[in-house]
Amino acid sequence: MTQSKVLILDFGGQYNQLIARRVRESKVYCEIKPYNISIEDIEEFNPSAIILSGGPASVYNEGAPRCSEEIFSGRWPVLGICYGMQLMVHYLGGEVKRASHREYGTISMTVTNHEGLFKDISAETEVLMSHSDFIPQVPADFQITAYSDNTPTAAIENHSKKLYGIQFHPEVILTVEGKEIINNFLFTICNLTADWTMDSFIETTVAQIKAQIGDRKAVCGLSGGVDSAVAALLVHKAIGPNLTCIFVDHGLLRKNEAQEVMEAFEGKLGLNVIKIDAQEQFLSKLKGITEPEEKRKIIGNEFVRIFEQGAAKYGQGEYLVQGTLYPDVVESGTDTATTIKTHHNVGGLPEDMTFELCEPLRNLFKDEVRIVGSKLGLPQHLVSRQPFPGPGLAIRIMGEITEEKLEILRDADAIVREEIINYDKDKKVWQFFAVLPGAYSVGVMGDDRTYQQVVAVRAVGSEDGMTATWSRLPYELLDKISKRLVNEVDGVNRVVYDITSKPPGTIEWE
Ligand SMILES: Nc1ncnc2c1ncn2[C@@H]1O[C@H](COP(=O)(O)OP(=O)(O)OP(=O)(O)O)[C@@H](O)[C@H]1O
Ligand SMILES: O=c1[nH]c(=O)c2[nH+]cn([C@@H]3O[C@H](COP(=O)(O)O)[C@@H](O)[C@H]3O)c2[nH]1
Ligand SMILES: NC(=O)CC[C@H](N)C(=O)O
Ligand SMILES: [Mg+2]
Repeated sequence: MTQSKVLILDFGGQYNQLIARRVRESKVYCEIKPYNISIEDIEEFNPSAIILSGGPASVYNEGAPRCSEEIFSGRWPVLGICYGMQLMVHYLGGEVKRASHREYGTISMTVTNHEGLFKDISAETEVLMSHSDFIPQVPADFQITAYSDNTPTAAIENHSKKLYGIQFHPEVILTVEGKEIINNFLFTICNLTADWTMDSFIETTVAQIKAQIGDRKAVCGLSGGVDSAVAALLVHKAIGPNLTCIFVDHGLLRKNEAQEVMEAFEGKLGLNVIKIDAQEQFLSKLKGITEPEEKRKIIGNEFVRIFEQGAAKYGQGEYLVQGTLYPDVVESGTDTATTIKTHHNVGGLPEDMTFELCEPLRNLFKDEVRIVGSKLGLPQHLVSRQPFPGPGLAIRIMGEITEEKLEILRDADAIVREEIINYDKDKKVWQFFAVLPGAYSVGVMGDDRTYQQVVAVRAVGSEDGMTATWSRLPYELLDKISKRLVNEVDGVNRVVYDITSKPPGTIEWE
């Protein structure tokens, strides 16, 4: 039986990741591809259904993103969301125009047809609208199935060709029955099977790795984080002792981290793990470098050079296994998404690298990886370990990296983490750490003037790192952290708390 697969075409909407998450939560596999994917590539992907995302453009403008018109021929069931619906209307002979009022926020929508997309949906249902264009004229053979005060065509369909369009965003939780509407598309309309489970992922992935690597050898970059640990376990399941894991101490790790990682992994879980000390190599390459993207690229480069040395010494690995996740790929920039930051393991790889990559988690979100980790027997404290970026403290020190700044940051970070771990017993805070913004301030300590570094405390809540909200930590906790930082860390005389969410900020400062 072939697996149900949904293709999501990306027109640049803010919530595209959420569309994919919702579909996968319903246990249907999906991938996001750029809007201009060719029909041949679509045929190769062989989707059971296609979803068109929203996007900032207007279809009637020159240069607006367009997909192949063949998508609307009836060969595949299609759900167009916002821009996606407007494009469908534009292609099939309807009309799209700028509305006199922009509509952004939740509204009450009236459903007029309760078959198909709106099966068992309330007659009046709350949905999120985010648009300034509307559809005064639907194409021939289309019916309007929902409307609101402001939007006469909130949903349309051509039932016989299985073409559906909705103006609202079903993927956000603000659309109260959004999940049910997506499920109606997947299961009532497209008859898909809910066959995407982490058990099936493990089974098919291990088989794919066996086919890819065969009896050749591989090295895995093991960081101690959940992603690379899970990648290593999957590859180990497939090729056994032909896998060597390399943990690199690049001098940018947190306090005691190298020791803790080796204690957790050396001789455990059946993995063969070695540590390579490369502090000097990294720090000398980073000397004098202040630009964040430059730092990231240098680090990505050095990682690979170390893996090559390790492979030569310990097993001539032809493959490099990395714990790359879907968000790493998307945030590093794709055809449709701009580069926010080059993740060292994606855009930061050197061009002359000879390894072939094996990245079994490349299409997964973090929470999916954690489920896979639990199923593979990874201990719970490693499954729930908070993310730590591969470039380490280098991207938490603004400006040039020096031994002195690293030492200050390690001590500060250890205090921030200790205090928040003690307070946050039920693990509501997703990630927390200290940052050295590179600012100096004047203070008074013991009646003397000081001129020292500022430490910023960062703590956020998140599901998958794609969006994040700054954590509302209690004042008492912030007060305790501030006092400890200034009293216990030499060279620090001021503490600030970062109250920026993502977007518009990012979690890390660089
Ligand atoms: N110190 C390191 N030594 C070896 N490989 C590393 C190191 N740091 C990062 N990597 C490699 O880069 C990949 C990406 O790093 P990233 O931090 O995203 O993942 P992770 O460390 O496995 O998990 P987490 O995101 O939870 O920290 C890792 O999966 C791993 O393959
Ligand atoms: O392995 C990594 N290599 C990187 O280059 C990198 N940059 C950010 N991060 C982690 O990703 C999540 C989102 O971070 P940002 O909001 O800063 O983009 C957060 O959890 C960050 O810690 C990285 N992880
Ligand atoms: N969110 C969207 O997809 C917006 C689509 C289109 N640009 C509009 O404003 O109507
Ligand atoms: Mg990490």
